[in-house]
Amino acid sequence: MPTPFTFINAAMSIDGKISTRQRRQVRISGDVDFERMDELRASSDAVMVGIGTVLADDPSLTVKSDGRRSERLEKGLDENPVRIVVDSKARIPTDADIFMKGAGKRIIAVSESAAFDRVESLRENAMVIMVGGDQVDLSELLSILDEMGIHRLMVEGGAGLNWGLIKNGLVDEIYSFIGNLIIGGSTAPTLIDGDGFDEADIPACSLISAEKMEEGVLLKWKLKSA
Ligand SMILES: NC(=O)c1ccc[n+]([C@@H]2O[C@H](COP(=O)([O-])OP(=O)(O)OC[C@H]3O[C@@H](n4cnc5c(N)ncnc54)[C@H](O)[C@@H]3O)[C@@H](O)[C@H]2O)c1
Ligand SMILES: Nc1nc(=O)c(N)c(NC[C@H](O)[C@H](O)[C@H](O)COP(=O)(O)O)[nH]1
Repeated sequence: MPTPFTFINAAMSIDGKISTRQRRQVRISGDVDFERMDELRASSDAVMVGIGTVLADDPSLTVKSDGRRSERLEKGLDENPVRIVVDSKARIPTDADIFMKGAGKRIIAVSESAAFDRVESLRENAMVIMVGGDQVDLSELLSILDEMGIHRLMVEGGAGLNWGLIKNGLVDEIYSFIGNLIIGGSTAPTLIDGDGFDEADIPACSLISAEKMEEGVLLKWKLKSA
C-alpha cells in the first residue's frame, strides 16, 4: 500500500540528544534553522509528532510566517498543514496548543487500547483514526493518510515515534540540525530511541548534503531502503 513521502526533521546536540535527561526542551536550532523548519511545515501536507512531544513541549505545529500562511490560503489550502498526533492511549489534553492555536485539520491516531470516553472527547476537535491493538499501527496509519491525500508528511519527533517509523521502514529522508551545545545524560532522548536494531537489521543511509548553518551543521540523509 502506498505511503506518503515521509521525512523526519529534528534538531540535536553535538552528542545526539534532542532534549534534556528530564525531557525538557532545549533551544538547539538557530533562527535560520527555525525558518527552515517553518518552510518545511508550510510545504507539507501534514506534520506529525508523538504524544510524548505534546506532553513535553505542547507544540502548536503551526506555520509561523504570515507570508507562508497566505501563500497556502492562495493555493486553496488551510493555513496550516494537517496536524497529527500519534497517541495510542488518547492521553492528549483537550486544551493542548495543537487544538487551541491556528486553523486547520487535526488528526489524533489512537490504538484499540484507548479508553472509549477519552476517544469520544477528542472527536469535537479532531478526526480520530484508530489503528493497532496496543500501539498505533504506523504502517496502516500512513497508508490511510496517503489515501486521504496526504502525500508529503513531515515528522517532528520525538525519539520514540522516530524509532517506530524507522523500524517499520516508513521514513524516506532525515534532516537533522546539529547545534553547538552538549546536553549529555544517558537517559536524555536521542534522535532515534526505542529498542534499537540488531546488527543485521541496521538500515544503511546515503548522505544527501552537509551544510554549515550558523553555529551548527545541517545533515540530510536518504534511507536506502526507502
Ligand atoms: N529537538 C527536537 O527536534 C525535538 C523534536 C521533538 C521532540 N523532542 C523531544 O523529544 C521528547 C519526546 O520524545 P518521546 O520519545 O518521549 O515521545 P514521542 O513524541 O516520540 O512519542 C512517543 C509516543 O508515541 C506513541 N506511539 C504510538 N504508537 C507508536 C509506535 N508505533 N511507535 C512509537 N511510538 C508510538 C507512544 O505513546 C509513545 O510513547 C521530548 O523531550 C521533546 O522535547 C525534541
Ligand atoms: N527543530 C527544533 N529545534 C529545536 O531547537 C527544538 N527544541 C525543537 N523542538 C521540537 C518542538 O516540539 C517544537 O518544534 C517546538 O516546540 C516548536 O513549537 P511550535 O510548534 O512552533 O509551537 N525542534
